[in-house]
Amino acid sequence: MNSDDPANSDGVVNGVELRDVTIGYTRRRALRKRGITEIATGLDAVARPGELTALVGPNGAGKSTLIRTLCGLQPALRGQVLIDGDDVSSVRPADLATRISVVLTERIDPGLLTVRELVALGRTPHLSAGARLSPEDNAAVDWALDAVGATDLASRQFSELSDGQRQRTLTARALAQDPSLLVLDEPTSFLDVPSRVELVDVLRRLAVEQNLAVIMSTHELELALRVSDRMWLLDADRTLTCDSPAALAESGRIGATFDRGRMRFDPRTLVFDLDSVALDSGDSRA
Ligand SMILES: Nc1ncnc2c1ncn2[C@@H]1O[C@H](COP(=O)(O)OP(=O)(O)OP(=O)(O)O)[C@@H](O)[C@H]1O
Repeated sequence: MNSDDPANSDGVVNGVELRDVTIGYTRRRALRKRGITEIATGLDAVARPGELTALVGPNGAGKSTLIRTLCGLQPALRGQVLIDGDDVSSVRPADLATRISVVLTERIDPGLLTVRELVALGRTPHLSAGARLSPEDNAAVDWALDAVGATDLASRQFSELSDGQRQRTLTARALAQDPSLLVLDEPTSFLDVPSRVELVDVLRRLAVEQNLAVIMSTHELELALRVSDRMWLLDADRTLTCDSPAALAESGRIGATFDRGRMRFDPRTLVFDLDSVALDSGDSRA
């Protein structure tokens, strides 16, 4: 963890804090025995309000498992996930829904709902039973649609949208929820290159303007290195390193995790390139 991570006078870190967390799965087996699969242990990290934090790592490292754990969708096997100092496991689900918005990769089928109606569902945690949307709720929906550039989609049926338009809509729904933490699992995966850059730019701007903690997992490593304020690198050994993109790049951890064959990460340019020395000499380091 960075030494500059602030805590208030009570020692509470605003945003998300992982304290010695173990993530993994518990499966019921015959004769009441439980099978426990630990994916990663001893995870420590923070994600602050006002910052975009990018969670990166190779396939199968455990990013989605970590995302689900920090949102309270599955329990940590050990340790604590704290949101503004509160342990996620002890917050009532209804309260958690007003504090954390999640956009997962699973496809959803909302039937005949329009984009606006789907985004309006983001207000549900703030409504009392049976209550209708207030003018403030409608304003929050309008704002969320506008924030992701989806106002012109409002009356379209969600099921008729392209993948990229769906991604924008689901992000708007998460924003309409008015959380203090926004978590997105691979939000750029269906988008073309300009849309990826645009969405990540929107997320970064929202983090600052709304003082939101935004955490997104992504395989867009070069983009994440350029635009994120902080990175969580979960490597193939399931070690989590939390630091600034520049510090991670300079430390060699990015290269150590992602270099393959002749593809080498260049910490000066923050891009992957073919290793010219290896090419010239015919060296085929793998
Ligand atoms: N329900 C489950 N029960 C047991 N193990 C699981 C379960 N879901 C995932 N895993 C395992 O957990 C490990 C991490 O998977 P996870 O999906 O979190 O990785 P990831 O970093 O998100 O991968 P990718 O980049 O490929 O999406 C993998 O070995 C996977 O097989």
